[in-house]
Amino acid sequence: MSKRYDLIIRQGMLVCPDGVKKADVAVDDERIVEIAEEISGEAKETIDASGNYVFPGATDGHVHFNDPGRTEWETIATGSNALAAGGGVAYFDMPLNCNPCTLDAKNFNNKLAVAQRDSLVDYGFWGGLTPKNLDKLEELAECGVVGFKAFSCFSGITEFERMDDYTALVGMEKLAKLGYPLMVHCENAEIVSALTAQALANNKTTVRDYFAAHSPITEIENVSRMISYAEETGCKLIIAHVSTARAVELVTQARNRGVDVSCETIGHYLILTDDDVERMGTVAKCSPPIRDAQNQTKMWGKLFNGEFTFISSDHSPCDPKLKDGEFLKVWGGISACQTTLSSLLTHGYHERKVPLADIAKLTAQNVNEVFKIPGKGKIALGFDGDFALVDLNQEFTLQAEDLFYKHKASPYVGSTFRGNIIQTILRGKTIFKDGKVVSKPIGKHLRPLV
Ligand SMILES: NC(=O)NC(NC(N)=O)C(=O)[O-]
Ligand SMILES: [Zn+2]
Ligand SMILES: [Zn+2]
Repeated sequence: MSKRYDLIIRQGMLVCPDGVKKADVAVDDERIVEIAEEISGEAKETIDASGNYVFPGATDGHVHFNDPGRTEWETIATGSNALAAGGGVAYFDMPLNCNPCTLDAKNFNNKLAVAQRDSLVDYGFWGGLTPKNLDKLEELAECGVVGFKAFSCFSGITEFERMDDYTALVGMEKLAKLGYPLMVHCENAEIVSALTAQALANNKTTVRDYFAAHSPITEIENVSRMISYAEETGCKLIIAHVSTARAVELVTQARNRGVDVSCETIGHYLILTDDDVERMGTVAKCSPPIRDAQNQTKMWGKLFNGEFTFISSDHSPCDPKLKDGEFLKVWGGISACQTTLSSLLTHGYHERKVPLADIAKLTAQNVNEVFKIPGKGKIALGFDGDFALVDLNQEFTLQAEDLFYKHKASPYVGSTFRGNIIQTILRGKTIFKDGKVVSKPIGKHLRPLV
């Protein structure tokens, strides 16, 4: 008797770690159980994917859904819906800008309760590291955080204090012992705050003034210093949203001499330039800022060299009122968690011939491997049945009303993409199809195997 599976996706172009192949894939009890040119068994549900590509569902390693506490900016419900619309099946939520921040077990559990109720897709949580919670790292580790996040400079949120040098050194010593990675937002606090104060005092608040206050050296200097602490302590270090090719070079050199350091970049550093930001205005303000076209070209070179470990969205929305004003003064953060995969297909695959298997690694596999999340991130036997079905040649122009974010604002509204996500499947269940969320929240908590 032939087998009866929960789901078979037939004749799609599967984007597997070793390349793209036309095959059937079967899911039973949430996991991938068979991959073959033609699967003979039957299934409760069959999807004909002929003509389409089947990617592993994406995991976004860096989002700010701001829930609980700043739900007027975004929520776990709206953020996770947006993620699914972009082919996402999981995210790791930052310890800020929720309120209270995730700095101890109590507030971890508060957030967990919201996600258990509201998250469409699977979720992991970052814990924070600040001068105030060096004694809470162990309890956060026990809660199941994926890693710890710290800011070298002002975080934008007064409750989430910046990590001074003492906290960096002692924090990394502690995390090395616990076996957890530290991700750092690297910008030199003294230079950025002095230049910002000076600019404000002189009423210089334009986009170019903002760029000048956050110049490339502020990132490069701080990356190099964080690497020194990691080298000294043996702590696993991940540089957050690296924006300059020179900082990436420092990471690669350190890794080559044996330091456990890697870096994440964000779609917008590969896709937008400083001139775009000037044209678009505050909707495209983030920190570190988006750099010039020359740097961007080098960043693509770094991607081709395999120097980025994973690509996230750094989805950091806010109430639109906080984007209204002089560039230097408004909230820094870009809404982007719905468009990462389509952006990389458009600007990576179609424009620059980045192999699809590399895009799958950067958006799904590597991030789960770095954080030791078992059974997620690739199309392989035993892994979760997580897929993004993509019409690779379908073009669409993003409209504000297509966005599932709480606030329909993003620098990508009006942009034309090539590569449309037509269906997203989480552990064998369709959660998004043809422009609509089609499931209630079914996300579950992802804990690392540390
Ligand atoms: N408080 C934030 O959300 N900050 C974020 N803001 C950005 N990237 O502009 C970040 O990740 O640094
Ligand atoms: Zn940051
Ligand atoms: Zn962020």
